Amino acid sequence: MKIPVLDFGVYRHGDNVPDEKLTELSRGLRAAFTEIGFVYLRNTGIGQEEVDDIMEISKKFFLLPEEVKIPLSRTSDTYNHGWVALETERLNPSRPGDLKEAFNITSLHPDAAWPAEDVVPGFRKTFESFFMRCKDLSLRVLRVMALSLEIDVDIFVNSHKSIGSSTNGSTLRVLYYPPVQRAMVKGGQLRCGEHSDYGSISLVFQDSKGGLQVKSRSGEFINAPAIPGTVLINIADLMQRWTSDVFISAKHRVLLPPPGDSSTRQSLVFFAQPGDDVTITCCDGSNKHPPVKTGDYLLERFNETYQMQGHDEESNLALEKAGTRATVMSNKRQLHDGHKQEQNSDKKLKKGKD
Ligand SMILES: O=C(O)CCC(=O)C(=O)O
Ligand SMILES: [Fe+2]
Repeated sequence: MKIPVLDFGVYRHGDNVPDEKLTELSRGLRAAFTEIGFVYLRNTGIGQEEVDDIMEISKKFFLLPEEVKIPLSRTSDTYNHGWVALETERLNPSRPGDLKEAFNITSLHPDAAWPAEDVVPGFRKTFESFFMRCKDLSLRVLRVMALSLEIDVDIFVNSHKSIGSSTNGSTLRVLYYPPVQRAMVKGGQLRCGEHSDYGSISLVFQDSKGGLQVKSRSGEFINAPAIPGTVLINIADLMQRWTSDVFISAKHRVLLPPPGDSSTRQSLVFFAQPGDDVTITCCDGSNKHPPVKTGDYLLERFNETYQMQGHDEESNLALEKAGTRATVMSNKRQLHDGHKQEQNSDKKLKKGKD
């Protein structure tokens, strides 16, 4: 099984593309999202040079000394915005901390801290503008997705219009995976533990090395290489729920490089989410999952993550093997909403969702 590559060119320009022109695209999208949960789109309007530029600027940031990055650290009261140090997050809580660093941009709130302009020239401007480019593409993809399900074509779009405001948790995250020193690697440690994403859809951009792997329905991991000029898009957990499990939120991971390979890796992910006050009801009218307010759903996910902390490694792994929802949920909360990192207190967690 391979992840399909679709041409998004028909919807590259302008918002007023008639639905009938999107039929072929919507069929392709539906097949991809029901069969594997991932798709590559080419001709989205986001060019490879744009992605290369942003990777270059972000690398300058990641290579700064820690004392410059520490004051920019993400805290639970800053809209999940900021720097996340190496091994701080565990996308799969049954594993040691992921061997990656990240910088999150959760909203374009004026109080959010950014690297100083003279330290990393162009960082803020480039990221703010890329955030909006990702919002724009997400809204288009969401429209085609609704079309493919033959439901109200604006249902997803209207729920995501607040992206970029403080009432919406959508996040642009840039990731840096430093060279791996095998002697230092802990048992079971990965660059990015297997997990499913939390929100609606995620837009993934990898550097030329690729490295992402996606779990197929049959349970095997398949490679999702970098394909220049494309955007890799995947369904996340809330969208799976919204679509009554028609669209699949597939697990994915990044393994360690082979021994002796001391290369770095970079990626960018835009996690699109509905506004916090949006109530998600199964879009087919069924009761497969009860209606839930996005903000409450986030909190519930957080609480489950918190409870999971009480489990020892062995029982957590057993639950993971059994494929329990709680474990999947805990993975998600921990990484993408950042409402909990290991060291967070209960109090911090409770006020984590703004
Ligand atoms: O680094 C990547 O390619 C993927 C990262 C990822 O899946 C995530 O942050 O959710
Ligand atoms: Fe992910």
